[in-house]
Amino acid sequence: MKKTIKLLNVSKKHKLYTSTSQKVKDIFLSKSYGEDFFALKNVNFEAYSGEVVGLVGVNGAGKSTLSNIIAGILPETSGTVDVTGSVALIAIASGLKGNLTGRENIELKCLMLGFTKDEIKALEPQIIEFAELGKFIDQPIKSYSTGMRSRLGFAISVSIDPDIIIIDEALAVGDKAFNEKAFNKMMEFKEKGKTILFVSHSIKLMEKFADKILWLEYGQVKDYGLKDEILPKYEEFIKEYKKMTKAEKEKYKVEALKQQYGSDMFVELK
Ligand SMILES: Nc1ncnc2c1ncn2[C@@H]1O[C@H](COP(=O)(O)OP(=O)(O)OP(=O)(O)O)[C@@H](O)[C@H]1O
Repeated sequence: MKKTIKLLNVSKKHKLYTSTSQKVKDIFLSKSYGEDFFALKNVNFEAYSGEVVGLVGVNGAGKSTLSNIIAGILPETSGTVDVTGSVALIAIASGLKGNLTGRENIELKCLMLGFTKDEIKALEPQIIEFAELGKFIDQPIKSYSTGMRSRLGFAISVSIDPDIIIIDEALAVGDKAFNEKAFNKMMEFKEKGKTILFVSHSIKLMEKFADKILWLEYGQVKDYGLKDEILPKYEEFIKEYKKMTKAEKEKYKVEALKQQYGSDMFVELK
């Protein structure tokens, strides 16, 4: 199997500001204002062709940040991101323009990906058919439901035949029949040796779909390995986590962040 994704010590740092003036000062003055916040900290991760990797973790774990970095949408702050092949990211809000029709969005997205007008004309019917949008394809997509947008985004992404496909919760909004069709398509991709990253809060979907599980916790890799080894541990954790009160969850987060930053650093940041 060919290695398609290799991340070495990848971090993503954001600045957290308590006011707009702090942000303005940070831009114009050399002194640094605001606090550093790591959405990802020293993440190491590899994936191979033909693998479906499920990305799990509670809200704020860094799943979308990691997906966007692998897709090349978000730059990493430090570390090395090595991605071999073309990547398609399917997320609920991914890059479709509300004022344009479904058809125009297909054309725009394909043009941006470097397809010629003739290639787009040839792809268009299969995208429209897969998205099941019928006559709505010539309506502005701001009139679409979330499910319709998600179907269109999914149909475009699979039709361009990427080497790596990242699905970020996009299948959580479709109807059952479409989801089934989407899963079959994903399985077809897996057979063809593509790499699939799959972000979801659903244990059931992970059970059905993933080969491996990457468990993120507040920006760091908590565990990574074969589904049968990692998923039961994650399921156990989530059961307990869901029982926690808001205060207990906050305490859990602080402990995790303390480990991430080191206790001294964490006190200073607070
Ligand atoms: N632009 C930003 N500025 C500051 N913090 C950010 C920014 N983008 C993300 N974050 C923070 O980074 C952390 C990771 O966010 P991310 O969206 O990657 O998590 P997630 O695991 O995808 O969460 P969810 O399951 O809720 O979608 C969160 O604490 C989030 O608030």
